[in-house]
Amino acid sequence: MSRGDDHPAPGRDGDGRPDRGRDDDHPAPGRDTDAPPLLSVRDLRTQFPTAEGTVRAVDGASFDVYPGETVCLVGESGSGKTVACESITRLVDSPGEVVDGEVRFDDRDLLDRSERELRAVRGDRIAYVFQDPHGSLDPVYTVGEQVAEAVRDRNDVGKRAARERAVELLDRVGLPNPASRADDYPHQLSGGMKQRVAIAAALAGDPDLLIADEPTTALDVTIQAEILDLFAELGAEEGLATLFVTHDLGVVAGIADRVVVMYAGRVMERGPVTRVFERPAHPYTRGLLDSLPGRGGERIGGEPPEPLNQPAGCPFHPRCPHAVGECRSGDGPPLYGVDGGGDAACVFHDGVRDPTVLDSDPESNTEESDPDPEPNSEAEATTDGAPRGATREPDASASDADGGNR
Ligand SMILES: Nc1ncnc2c1ncn2[C@@H]1O[C@H](COP(=O)(O)OP(=O)(O)OP(=O)(O)O)[C@@H](O)[C@H]1O
Ligand code: NI
Repeated sequence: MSRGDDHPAPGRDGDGRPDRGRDDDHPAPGRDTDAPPLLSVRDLRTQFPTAEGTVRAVDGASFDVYPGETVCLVGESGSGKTVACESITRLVDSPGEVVDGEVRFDDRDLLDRSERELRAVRGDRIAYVFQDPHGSLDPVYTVGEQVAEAVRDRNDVGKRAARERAVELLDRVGLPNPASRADDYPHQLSGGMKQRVAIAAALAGDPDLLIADEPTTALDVTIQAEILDLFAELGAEEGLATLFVTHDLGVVAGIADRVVVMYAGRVMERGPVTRVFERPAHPYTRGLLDSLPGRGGERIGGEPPEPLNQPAGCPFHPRCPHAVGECRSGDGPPLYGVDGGGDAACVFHDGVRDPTVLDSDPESNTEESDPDPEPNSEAEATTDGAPRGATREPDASASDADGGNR
């Protein structure tokens, strides 16, 4: 454990620069650029005390979601995506606790709200859809009853009106023959249909923000694509903002307006999806993109750090082929603005160093853990991150987004 628990990590992740009240990203195309963010997460820290020490599951993350946009939270397993989502409405399992930060929603800090107030926000303004549709439905009630129940929880309506609204919602999410299917029990429906029902229940309170945590991961590949289409449709037609968790960058290419890349509880990079795919500014993002099928690259070598044994400096440095001395100490780099929108927590972000260093500087590659000993070779340029400024092909992965990458 090289990072002590009392380590305040000042200046990281937006703290160290003037707070402009937004996460510095350029707006997604078509978004109302004047609208304030719907959700604004600032320097969020969520920890789990354990017998062995404190797990810093989310360690100073900041990001925004604007009205009507889809923001994808990506990163390898254990990077803190789920805990970050749960922290937004303080759903984190005990003994986990949000220890610091701000979660502004409608310009009020949700972290200051009472549990009772939060319950009203949850489901009503902010709804969740989880990975396992089966777990979110009760086996002993029909799906119509469950969606109607969600409607009644959040609206002052009678039973009959709730049932009618439930059937409308089931229709809205693409359940075939919703009026008769409403009388089915969950076990009578396929996984994809159950996920549609869970989404219908989430829509019952007419939320402004949907938080979807790997909502397609448990589904068959073809069904995943259908559910992703449904999310895209809900965003476009209902103006619903979505915070969408996935570790599948193919999915991101298909649905995101903006991307937030997490690693070891921190934000490594944020930005508009096209910029991030075309010119990833963080070696971690680049590694994730290169490991997409069809990119010809390889999986990032090594493993994410142990939760209780985070390295000093940039948490990615032990796996980073470009790490230099300053990456290995201190609190890790703050987020630096990147041309084309967004920012990256890397000393080699655009503009600070010669960007070609990422692909050609042999001095940056002297560490013994370097997985690519030939930094200047031609092969390096194609397998270890495209040269800076080279155009990547988000479309290639977008077409894979419908399930080819799982
Ligand atoms: N109840 C808990 N007690 C201790 N540590 C926990 C607990 N829940 C989560 N963590 C830790 O918090 C960190 C973040 O976990 P989280 O589930 O948010 O990751 P994730 O990015 O959602 O991963 P995945 O892609 O596997 O869902 C991990 O190191 C995990 O071990
Ligand atoms: Ni998760």
